[in-house]
Amino acid sequence: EILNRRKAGCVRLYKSLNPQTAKGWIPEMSAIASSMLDKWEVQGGTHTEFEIDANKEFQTLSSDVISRVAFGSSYEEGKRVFQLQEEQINLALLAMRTFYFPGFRFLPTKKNQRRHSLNQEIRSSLRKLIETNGRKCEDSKNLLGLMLSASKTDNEFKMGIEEIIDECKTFYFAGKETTANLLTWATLLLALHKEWQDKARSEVYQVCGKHKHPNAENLSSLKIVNMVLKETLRLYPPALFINRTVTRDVKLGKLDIPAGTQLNLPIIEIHHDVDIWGANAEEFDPSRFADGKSYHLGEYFPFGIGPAICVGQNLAMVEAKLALAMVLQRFAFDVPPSYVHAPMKVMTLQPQYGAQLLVHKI
Ligand code: HEM
Repeated sequence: EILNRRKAGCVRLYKSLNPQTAKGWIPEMSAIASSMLDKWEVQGGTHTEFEIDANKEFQTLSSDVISRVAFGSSYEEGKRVFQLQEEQINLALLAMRTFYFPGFRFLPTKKNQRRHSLNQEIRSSLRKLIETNGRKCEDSKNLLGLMLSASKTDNEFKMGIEEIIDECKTFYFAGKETTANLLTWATLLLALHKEWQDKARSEVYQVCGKHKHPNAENLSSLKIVNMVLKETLRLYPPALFINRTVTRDVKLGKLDIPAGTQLNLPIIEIHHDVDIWGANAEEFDPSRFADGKSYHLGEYFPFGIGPAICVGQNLAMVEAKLALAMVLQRFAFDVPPSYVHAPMKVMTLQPQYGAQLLVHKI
């Protein structure tokens, strides 16, 4: 029952998070991106070129975007939730790297107690945030508003406050890390492949000019920027794999899979498979996505497949396209000598030693 309610809730959110709604958030997103770029300029001062850690910058950007468009709040208000979730992730990663003893997680060890208190604190921070912003969100089209309106319906899919808190936790977690990683790897790839950086910048100048921000009307004309993002999602998919539990015995091709089997769909391995992508599967080549070319869902699925497909994919793509176009308009970037290319498979695909970029104001 819970799963059905959740699925119905997600389908509703997915429908309301269509490209049109995501485009409606462009003015807020471009204000956030613009203030990030203003800070880069201040940081650079009188220097012609200077270093930034792209991953850190884009984490702040995507946190701010998710706070504003999902909850109508500011990054500062949601900051505590992000900090607590980061600690939670670190504890989860630690647990993944140690032996698993059934039942151990119920023992009152220091770490288990901290896990419990983190969960409580996140829930209470979100409860407060919902109380503060809920009223002003009720009539708006942001995610909190949509969920609050679902809490008022009288049908079987009515959402309770605890369920809304659960969804908010997912949005905070799913909305920040993934989009930041996409932008990080996209800028690094463009720094390594200057010919694509030049092509993408020329397109942005042609479509938007040198000073005007992209808008809802011209964003879809940024074809090269889109191709770059799609190829980045192929080579460096932020979500490395998805898991499914088989609920009934099924025959899949030649395989008989019994109910209860855990399936792991390794997105990253499939995206690098030479049988699908050819001998140059490891190479960055955005032209694979030229002229709107699409691939079979079993070959390319950075946002997952099926009923649990990413609810935020339109939001993520609009945000990434907008931010990348705005960066290209104002800055050129190179890879500095201090950069070490070390993609690390953690929960998402992260740059182990940071993602330093040498940026030059244009
Ligand atoms: C580049 C950015 C993103 C990537 C690559 C990505 C990837 C994914 C993937 C692969 C899944 C499927 C998980 C599964 O099938 O088990 C997923 C689910 C989900 N994503 Fe994203 N995501 C991104 C951005 C976002 C954003 C910005 C949001 C928030 C608005 C979001 C919210 C969600 C939610 C709520 C689900 C769970 C859907 C459900 O359980 O039905 N994602 N995402």
